[in-house]
Amino acid sequence: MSSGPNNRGKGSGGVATGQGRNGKKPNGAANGVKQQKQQQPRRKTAREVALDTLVKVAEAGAYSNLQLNRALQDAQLSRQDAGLATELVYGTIQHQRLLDDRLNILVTKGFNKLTPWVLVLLRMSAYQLLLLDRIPAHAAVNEAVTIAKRRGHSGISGMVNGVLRNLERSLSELKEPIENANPVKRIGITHSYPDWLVKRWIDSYGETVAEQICASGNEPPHSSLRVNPLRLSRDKAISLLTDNGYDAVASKLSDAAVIVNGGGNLAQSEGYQSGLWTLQDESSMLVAEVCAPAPGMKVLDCCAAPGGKTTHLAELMEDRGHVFANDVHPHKKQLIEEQAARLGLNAVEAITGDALELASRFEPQSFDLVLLDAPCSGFGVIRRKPEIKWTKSEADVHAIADLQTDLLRVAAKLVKPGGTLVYSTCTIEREENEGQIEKFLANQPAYKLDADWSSHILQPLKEGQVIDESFSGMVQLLPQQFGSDGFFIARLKRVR
Ligand SMILES: C[S@@+](CC[C@H](N)C(=O)[O-])C[C@H]1O[C@@H](n2cnc3c(N)ncnc32)[C@H](O)[C@@H]1O
Repeated sequence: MSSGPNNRGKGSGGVATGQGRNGKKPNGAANGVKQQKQQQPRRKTAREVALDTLVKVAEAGAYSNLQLNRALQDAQLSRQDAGLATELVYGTIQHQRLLDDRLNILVTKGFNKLTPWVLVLLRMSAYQLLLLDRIPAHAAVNEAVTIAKRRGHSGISGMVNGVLRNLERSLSELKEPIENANPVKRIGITHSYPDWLVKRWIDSYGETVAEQICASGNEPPHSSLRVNPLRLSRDKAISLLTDNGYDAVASKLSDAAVIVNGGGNLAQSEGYQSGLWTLQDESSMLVAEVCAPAPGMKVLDCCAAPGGKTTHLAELMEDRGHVFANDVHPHKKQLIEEQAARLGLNAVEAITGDALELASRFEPQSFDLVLLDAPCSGFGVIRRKPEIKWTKSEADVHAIADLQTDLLRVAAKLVKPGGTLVYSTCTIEREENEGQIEKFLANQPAYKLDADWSSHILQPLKEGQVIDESFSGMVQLLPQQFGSDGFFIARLKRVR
């Protein structure tokens, strides 16, 4: 198994080795040929990799996780430096509002006048000073000034030095808890969320739970995998992982899940590549379990790419039956096919099309089970994509909710009488979740909520106080409850 994300085995990475064609070191003087010194390109430091990634996220709207992975692969940092770069990228985006609030007092000419990379450098350095105890303040400031000197003129490095030295001097005062009589502002600045989002969560969940949601969104996500039951048991997977240096424990939430720490990049593990497991969040795994498909069923996954839930459905069906896995983007068909092939699943058929048109593509009322894992605002996965706090708006939530309503109406046409429709999202917005189901039930008398979930799913949800006796067939998991992604799942039965 691979030892880590940075163990890419590239050796010299194309850099000249100094070997002659005959395998001997060339001796310039003896050959009578003057040797030019090879100029090695300077390797980027962890902070430079983080800074470049943050600038791309801020300027080009790149996703932090994808951009960081690419940058880490290019930079070939040590494992420790890759860890620091990762911490700086996520921490700076996660705490942006608090950092800006603190910097605002010190940047006298105003943020608008700063070049984008300078603002990002100040934020990244303020994150180290205010929130990372393990980095000495002088190291954070000196590194920032060195970068500023390399990239800008002396005026810029002087300004960076001045702002950060002032910040360093006022640290104890600036680390004081935020006082604000307005809970939206207090929570919004303390945990760095926009006011509109905090307000929605206070309205939906109350002030205490809203604050827990916000705090939990700034925690690092769990690493978890789903064991392929067609290949091995969960116990076997845990011992295999443990033997290979991972710290692996069974999930409390899902029967298929293993929580994994340490030991390196799971996507490069042999077990992943040979189809023993799939990388997936525990909450996300509950979706296929709630679907409870049986071998031989005809199943439709309306919005399926990259195929996490499709392949789970096929595994639970023992690869018998037919799972149509649809996605609107043609290039994503291959992603689903690759996942099915990796896991050795033949029951999956990937197709391309707008899910709004599926009712004209397939016979009405012809599926035993339809899953609509809908496109959504994604606020349940803020820990993995913190930039969505700053890029999404309330108007985006309304727009995606309108699409979900239309998608649900189409999906409903395809379920057989007696069949099942499961609706899920990775968000915690009531408008996209409970609100969507209430609206659906009001317009679809052939459907009712189905609370007949397997006890292995319900038990941990009860123990974790996610559901109580009033459970009606839908669940909203919040990130602070199990440390897993925020997810909503509703199971509906077509009664006629
Ligand atoms: C939440 S993701 C699905 C994740 C997937 N179920 C899994 O578990 O791997 C939503 C997917 O819906 C797709 N999508 C968005 N709009 C769609 C539409 N109108 N029709 C079909 N697919 C759509 C997106 O391309 C995206 O891959």
